[in-house]
Amino acid sequence: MKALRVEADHPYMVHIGKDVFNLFSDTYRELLDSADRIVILADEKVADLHLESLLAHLGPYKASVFLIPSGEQAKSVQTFMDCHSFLLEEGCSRKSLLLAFGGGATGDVAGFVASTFMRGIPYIQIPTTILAHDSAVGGKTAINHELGKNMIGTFYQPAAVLYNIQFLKTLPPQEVRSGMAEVIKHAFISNEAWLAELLEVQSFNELTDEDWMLHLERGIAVKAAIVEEDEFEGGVRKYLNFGHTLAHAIEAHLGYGKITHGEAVALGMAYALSLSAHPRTEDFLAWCQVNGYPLEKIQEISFEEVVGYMKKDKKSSKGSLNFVLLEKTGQPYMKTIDEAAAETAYGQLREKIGGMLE
Ligand SMILES: NC(=O)c1ccc[n+]([C@@H]2O[C@H](COP(=O)([O-])OP(=O)(O)OC[C@H]3O[C@@H](n4cnc5c(N)ncnc54)[C@H](O)[C@@H]3O)[C@@H](O)[C@H]2O)c1
Ligand SMILES: O=C(O)C(=O)C[C@@H](O)[C@H](O)[C@H](O)COP(=O)(O)O
Ligand SMILES: [Zn+2]
Repeated sequence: MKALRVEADHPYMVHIGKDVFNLFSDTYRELLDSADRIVILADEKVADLHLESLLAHLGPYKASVFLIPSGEQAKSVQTFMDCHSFLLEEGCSRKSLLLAFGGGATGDVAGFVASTFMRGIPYIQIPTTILAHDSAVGGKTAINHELGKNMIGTFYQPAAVLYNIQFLKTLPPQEVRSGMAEVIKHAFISNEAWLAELLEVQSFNELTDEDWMLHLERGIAVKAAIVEEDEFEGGVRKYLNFGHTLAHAIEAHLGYGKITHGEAVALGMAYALSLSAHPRTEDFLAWCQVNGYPLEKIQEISFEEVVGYMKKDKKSSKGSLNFVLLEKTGQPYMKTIDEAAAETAYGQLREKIGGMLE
């Protein structure tokens, strides 16, 4: 088992490995003992697959379980309110503890519920996806609004992250691909040697357990270091949004859950790399193609369909178009791009992708 401490306003540990649940009766015994109620907010699909195992590891601790819709559909006002209703009906108090059991969507809504229930109760992130190496760390919680992704939320750090990599074995290929996009994002903003290694990967099936462990640890380390420096996103934390200005616009335009977050981020990174005139742009596009990212979406979606959402991005002010670009790998910076230039670059990317897909 590996562990990493996140020195946020409220410090906590991220534990990664196959045996992290042993910590319930060890490191986290006091936290669980002191809770008057323990509630698991679980993605319904994840519960089908893995709830039994989680409950078995909780041993003597009795937990009530509330199932929430699988994936992105959970990031809604309805689910948020349903969770609050459940907590109230269960007689939860400020001394209750939440466990967020699922991928990033579950973690985001459960974290938001934890941060708002009676103005804040502790929660443990128990992530079950590759992508959640990103989402479970750093304390961004959110639900979506029709007009924009993650528009309603808080910064609220978990009490701990227990990342049991055994659960990753049941992920479908599309979710592996989605998660890998945030892994390569962490490489782009931090380290050329790691990026080169990842760009060599022609199929995610070729990665061993040891490879996954290494990449996930590296990703978490990049994220944790940035969060420690700028927890509330006044500056450098924006770099974790590499690829996200367009990604979030695509997700909102298509309808939440129609494309996975990571696949949208891959398209957004391709655009940001083009805007950066980054020497890895072609390599990245080829990597996306060989690994099955939906590049054709760039062909299908016009600039007009996404520009309004991009102007409402959280990095934006007064309707500006703001992107995280790369001076070079490992050197991100923020740039405001004029609308005409953004449209031209989008057109050029479409042409390039059109040529590749012919
Ligand atoms: N808070 C943050 O810092 C942050 C960072 C990155 C992404 N996010 C958010 O995370 C969300 C995406 O999260 P995600 O990619 O983990 O997807 P997800 O939570 O939407 O889950 C995707 C699908 O995988 C299924 N699933 C989850 N774990 C599984 C497992 N072990 N085996 C089989 N199926 C499993 C789910 O039921 C769902 O159908 C987006 O809403 C994104 O905005 C947040
Ligand atoms: O933790 C961060 O900061 C990130 O930007 C990580 C992103 O991968 C993640 O998708 C995040 O939820 C985006 O945040 P938002 O503020 O752009 O909604
Ligand atoms: Zn993301």
